[in-house]
Amino acid sequence: MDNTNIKMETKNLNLWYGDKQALFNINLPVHENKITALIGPSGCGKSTFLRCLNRLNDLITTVKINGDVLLDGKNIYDNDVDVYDLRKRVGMVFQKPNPFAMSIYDNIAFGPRIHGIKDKKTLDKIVEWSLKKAALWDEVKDELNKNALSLSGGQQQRLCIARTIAVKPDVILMDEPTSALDPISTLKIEDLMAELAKDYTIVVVTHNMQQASRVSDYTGFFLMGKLIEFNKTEKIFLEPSKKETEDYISGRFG
Ligand SMILES: Nc1ncnc2c1ncn2[C@@H]1O[C@H](COP(=O)(O)OP(=O)(O)OP(=O)(O)O)[C@@H](O)[C@H]1O
Repeated sequence: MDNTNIKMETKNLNLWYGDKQALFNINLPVHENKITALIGPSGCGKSTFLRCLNRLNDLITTVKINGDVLLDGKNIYDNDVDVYDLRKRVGMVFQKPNPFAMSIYDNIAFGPRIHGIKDKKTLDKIVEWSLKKAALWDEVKDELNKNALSLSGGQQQRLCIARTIAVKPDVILMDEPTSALDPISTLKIEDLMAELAKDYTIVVVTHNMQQASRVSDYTGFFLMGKLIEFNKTEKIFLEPSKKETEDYISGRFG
């Protein structure tokens, strides 16, 4: 498709919730330092798929998975994979901003502290670097001790992005990161995603097709647990090869 490296890849990935199959044989490449958007109608399995990429579905006892999810060529479902380490490498930003009820500073320092960094100067540097990367530093630098819950929704989401990048992941998963935000905060997050893609690989679930076409390099279209089509974003939006994709992007259903 192009010469970029494949950072993650699923191979024949199937997932069941109890008896109900939610993902069917998904083969999807995630290109390094690119933004991959996952689109499709409600309930088609986008979030389920996203959660497979850092094993968040492990927390649901009824879930059964088969197939491979490769990160740098290694199956993350292998027995020898340390899930904490995996989630440090593949971070997640959720739909609703979910800062911890603690200071802005402590939110960002939380992950690095868990991973053993105690030195105050080092933590200070990480906090500043992460907030700058998340385009929030200028707004909060004088009130790092303020409770994070007092920030606006858009600021909270940028804080969550800062918290995710503070542990220096390779991949950032985003599950409808702007759906709870106003249009201005949404555009700020979209700009930020484009900026972050220079250093990180991003996979974003979105209901918003304008967003997918604005921000992403690649798009996967899901329908009823199947990946109907995957391609460069402009191809999906301008010349989809499947009728279902065309119907969806032209607003005929979903
Ligand atoms: N914890 C769960 N237990 C049982 N079934 C689930 C669970 N989570 C999701 N499902 C089912 O799996 C299917 C896919 O859901 P999923 O949330 O992945 O879809 P989605 O495309 O992300 O939807 P939306 O856009 O509405 O968030 C749906 O039929 C849903 O009901």
